[in-house]
Amino acid sequence: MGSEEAVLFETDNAEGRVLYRLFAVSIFVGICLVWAYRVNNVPGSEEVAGRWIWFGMLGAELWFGFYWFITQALQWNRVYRRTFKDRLSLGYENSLPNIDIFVCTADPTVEPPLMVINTVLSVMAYEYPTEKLSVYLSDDAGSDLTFYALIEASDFAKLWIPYCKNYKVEPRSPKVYFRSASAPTSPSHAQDFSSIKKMYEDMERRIESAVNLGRIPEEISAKHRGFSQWDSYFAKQDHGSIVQILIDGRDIDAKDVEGCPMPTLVYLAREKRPNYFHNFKAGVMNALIRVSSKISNGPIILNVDCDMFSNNSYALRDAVCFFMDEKKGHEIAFVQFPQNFENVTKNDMYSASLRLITEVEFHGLDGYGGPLYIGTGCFHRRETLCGKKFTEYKDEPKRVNKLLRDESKHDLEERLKTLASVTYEENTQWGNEMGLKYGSPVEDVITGLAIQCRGWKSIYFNPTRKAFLGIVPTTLVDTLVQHKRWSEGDFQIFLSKYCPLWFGHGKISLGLQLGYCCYCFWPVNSLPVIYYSMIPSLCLLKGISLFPQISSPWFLSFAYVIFASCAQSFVEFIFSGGTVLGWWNDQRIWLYKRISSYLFAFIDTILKLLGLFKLEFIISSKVSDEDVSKRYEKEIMEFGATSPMFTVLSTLALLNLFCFVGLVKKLVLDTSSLVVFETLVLQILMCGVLVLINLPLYQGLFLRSDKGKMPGPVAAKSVTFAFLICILFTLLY
Ligand SMILES: O=c1ccn([C@@H]2O[C@H](COP(=O)(O)OP(=O)(O)O[C@H]3O[C@H](CO)[C@@H](O)[C@H](O)[C@H]3O)[C@@H](O)[C@H]2O)c(=O)[nH]1
Ligand SMILES: [Mn+2]
Repeated sequence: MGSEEAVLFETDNAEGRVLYRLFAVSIFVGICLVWAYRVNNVPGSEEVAGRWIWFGMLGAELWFGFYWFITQALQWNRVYRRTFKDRLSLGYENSLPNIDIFVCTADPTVEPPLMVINTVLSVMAYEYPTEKLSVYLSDDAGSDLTFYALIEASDFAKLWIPYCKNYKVEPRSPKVYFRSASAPTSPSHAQDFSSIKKMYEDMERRIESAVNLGRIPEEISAKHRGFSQWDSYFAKQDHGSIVQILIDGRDIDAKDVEGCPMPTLVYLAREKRPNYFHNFKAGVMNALIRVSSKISNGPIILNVDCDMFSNNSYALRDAVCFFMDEKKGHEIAFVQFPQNFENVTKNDMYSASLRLITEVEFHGLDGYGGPLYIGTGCFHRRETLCGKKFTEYKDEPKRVNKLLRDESKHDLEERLKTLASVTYEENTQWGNEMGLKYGSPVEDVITGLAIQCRGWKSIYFNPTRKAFLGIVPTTLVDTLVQHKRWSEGDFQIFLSKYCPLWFGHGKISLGLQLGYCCYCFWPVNSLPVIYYSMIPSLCLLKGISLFPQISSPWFLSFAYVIFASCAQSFVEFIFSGGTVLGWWNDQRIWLYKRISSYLFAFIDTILKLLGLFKLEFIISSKVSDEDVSKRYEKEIMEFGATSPMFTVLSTLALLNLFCFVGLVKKLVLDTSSLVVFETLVLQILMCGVLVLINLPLYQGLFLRSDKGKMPGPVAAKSVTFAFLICILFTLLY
C-alpha cells in the first residue's frame, strides 16, 4: 500500500490563528493597564476601609488576569482532526481490532432500564464486524429489573441489528429512531418498519410494566436461569458478584434472524458489601477491564455512560482510524469524543451543552498533546488503561492476544465472579498504577492525566454528525450539583500529588499543564467573582468610586478588556452554533456556577483536606416528572428546592437589586447627585447588568406561583441576608 493510503487521519490548524493571537495580545496589554491603574491609585493611608476594598479589587483583578492568561492554553493552538474511513475499509477491513464496549449504570430509578437498553442496543448495532464487538453492561445497583431489560434487549437485538444494517438507520437507539424517523418510502421497508416498531413497543410495554410493578413477575423469572442469582441478593449495597454472558459471540448458535453472528453481550454486577468502599465508577471500570479480559479481551475499549447512546454508527471506524494510522497511531492512548446531548433546549437555559468547552477549548488542548479523558465517549487502548508506559510499549514486539477458552460458560462465569469481588483488589496496584485511579470524584480526568504523563498522546475528535448523545440535568439545582462534583474533583487533583504542574512537569507540554489548570482552578474563581459582584455594588450605596472616571484615559483600558472579552465569548458562542439568548443564558450560568457550585466545591475541598468530610458521588438524574419537563421545554428556570446554593444565589441577586434601587432613589431625590455618574459609570453598569441577568431569579422569588418557584424559606432567608449586608455596609463603612 502506498504511504498516502496508510495515512488514516489528518490534522488542520484553526483558521485565523494569527489574528486571534494579535487580539489576545491586545487584551493582555489592556489587563496590564488595569493592574497599573489599580497599583497607582491606592487610596491614602487615612482611608483604612477604602484601602482594604481597593486591595480586594486588586487581588481579584490580579487573579482574573492570571486566569485569563492560563486560559490562553485552550485557545492559542487549536487543531481539528479528519479521518479517512474509506481508506480504513480498503486497506484494513480484515484486520480491524476487536472492540469491547462498556456501558455503566448505577440506579434503576434515576437511570431507567429502558433508557439503559436503548444505549446498549445502539452500541450493539455499530457498522462494524459484529463478531468483533462485545458489549458489557455494568449495573452498580445489581437490579434484576435492569437485568430483565437486558434479556429483552438481547432478543430484540437479533432483529434490530440486521434491520439497522439493511436500511442504514441512524441513530441506532430504537427509542430515538422511532420517535424521529420519517416514514419509509419503499413498501418493503414500510412493512419491516411497522413490524419492528411493534416488536419494540411490545418489549417496551413488558419492561415498563415490570418497572412499575417494582419486581420481576414469577412467570418471567422462571423462564431465565439468570434470575436465580438474585436468590442471595440482600440489597443494592450488599450482594455477591453477578456475571451473565447473555450472548456469547463464539457460540455458533448466536445468530441474528438473518444468520449473521451477534456481538457478545454480558451483564455484570460487581460484588458490593457495606463495609467495603466501592470507588464509584472507577471501581466499575476496573472490574469491567478484568472481566472483559477473560471473555473478549478487545485491544480497544469504548466506554459510555448509560444515557449516552450512539448517534453515529460509523464512530467506531473513526476511532480506529486514529489507532491504526501507521505513522502516528502507535503513540495514541485514547480518542475522546465530545459529550453532546439530546435534550438541550434551543436557548440552553442551564448552559448544559458545554458549548465552548466542546467546540473551542478541547480543540485547544488537542493542539498541546490531547484532551482530557471525560469519562464517556472515549476509546482507550486497553494496555494504556492497565498502566503501560509509552516507552515500554514502543519497544515491545506487537503480538495479537488470542484468547483460548475451552471451559464451559458456567465455569467461566464462576471464575469471573472472583474478578469482580470486593476483595480481589486487596494488595494489588488496581486503582493506583493499574486501571482507573481511585479517590477522586473525577476518576476520568485524573486517569487521563496519568496516562498522558506516561508518555502517551490523546486525540479529540468532534465529527459533524455527533457520535454520542446523552441527557443533561433539567433543573438548576441538578446542574449546579453536577458542576460542584466536577470542579471539586479537578481542584482536588491540583492539590494532590497529581497536580498537573508538578506531576506533569517534564512529562506533558506546558500548554497542556496550563490547560489542565484552567479546569482545576474553577473553584478558586468563586472568590474573586463573588467579591467583584458584591463590593462595587455596595460601594454605590456610599458613592465610593472604584473605577476610573469616564473622562480618564484609564477608563479605556477597563472598557476595552471587558468589552473585548465579552465580544470574544459572544462570537465564539454564535459560531459554535448557539443563539443570542443562549449566550445570555450562558453568562448567567457562568455567574451562578462561580458563586454557588465553585464556592461550595472550594469549601468542601478544604473541609475534606482537614478530614471533615468524605468522598461522595451524586448520580445525575436522567428523568424528571412531567411538571418539571414542561417547564424545562418552555425554558422556565426550575428552582423548587431548598438548597443552600440557592440562598447564596438569591442573596447576591437581591443585594444587587437593593443597591441599584438605592442608587436610583438617590438620583431621583437629589438631582445634584447626577455628577456621581461621571465617577461611578462602570459600577452602575455592572450593577445594572447583574440585576438584568438575575431577572429570572427575581421572578422565581416573588412573581411565580408554580412548583418550580423559589421556596419561601429560601426567599425569606435571602431577603434578610441581603438587607443585613447592605445595612451593615452602610453603617460600618
Ligand atoms: O457509583 C457509581 C456512580 C456512577 N456510575 C455511573 O457513572 C456514570 C456517570 O454518572 P453521572 O451521574 O451521569 O455523572 P455525570 O456528571 O453526567 O458524568 C460525567 O462525570 C463523571 C465524573 O464526575 C464521569 O464519571 C462520567 O463518565 C461523565 O460523563 C453513569 O453512567 C453512572 O451510572 C456508576 O456506575 N457507579
Ligand atoms: Mn451523565
